[in-house]
Amino acid sequence: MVNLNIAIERKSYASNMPDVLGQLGFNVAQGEFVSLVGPSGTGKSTLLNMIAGLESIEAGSIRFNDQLLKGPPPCKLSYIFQQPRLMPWLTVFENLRLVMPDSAPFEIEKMLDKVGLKGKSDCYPKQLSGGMQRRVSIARAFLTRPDLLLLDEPFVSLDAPNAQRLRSILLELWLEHKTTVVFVTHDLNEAIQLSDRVLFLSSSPGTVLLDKDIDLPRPRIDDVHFQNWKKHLLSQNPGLLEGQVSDVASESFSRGFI
Ligand SMILES: Nc1ncnc2c1ncn2[C@@H]1O[C@H](COP(=O)(O)OP(=O)(O)OP(=O)(O)O)[C@@H](O)[C@H]1O
Repeated sequence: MVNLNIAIERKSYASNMPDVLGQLGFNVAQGEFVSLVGPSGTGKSTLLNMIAGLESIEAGSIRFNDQLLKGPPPCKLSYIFQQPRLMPWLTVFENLRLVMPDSAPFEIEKMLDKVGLKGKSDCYPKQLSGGMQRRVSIARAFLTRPDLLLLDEPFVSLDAPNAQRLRSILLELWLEHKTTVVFVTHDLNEAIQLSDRVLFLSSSPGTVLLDKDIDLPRPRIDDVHFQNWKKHLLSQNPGLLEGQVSDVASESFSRGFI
């Protein structure tokens, strides 16, 4: 397991381009589920890529358990993107085995069972629905037993019941593995429902506007108590969602347990 210390001073993609991230500092404790919510273009994906070692850190630092990040991350890291990024020429089973060549077939089958894909191991990605393909990407991410899991809007553009089912699967696996999670979303309801903490980023360049513990008991249901908690948060912090596409994504969120 890993804890993260983020201390970015600034980030830009080129000297003649504006900064994408401003001063951005926060910690993520071992096993904590932290969401980043912020308007489009505030550098959320850039930050995930920096944590994953895919983007350079020019000013500031990222530490994993006090170890400075220089190059590849010094821990087992999984990254789930908006697109499932499966290998189309490999079956579901082979897509999973690709990341864990030594895993026993029963371990792969067990993981597929956990994400509701029992009996689908011989299918190719194109034979699966979009929601099923994303389940495969979640199974693949957890199969490696990651210390750190990064997710970049993994449930965007799914219909509400599918997105809700995937959130439940993610939460079940997270509770089982206690992986440290950094989750990027535009959907405030999703962030509140899943996270231990939510960081709200300001419009460009990204800095933390508010670092908020979600002190609602789990399982969290989208009920009156949940909505009142959210209303209170927004009334105490006017402008928190300024620049967001909308809170509309939240409204499409289906009711149910996770
Ligand atoms: N490889 C790149 N080269 C140059 N500019 C980039 C690159 N990647 C991202 N950017 C720019 O950096 C800014 C931040 O992008 P980023 O994708 O990190 O934001 P975001 O908060 O994740 O946005 P969204 O919520 O829309 O996904 C944007 O202006 C984007 O155009």
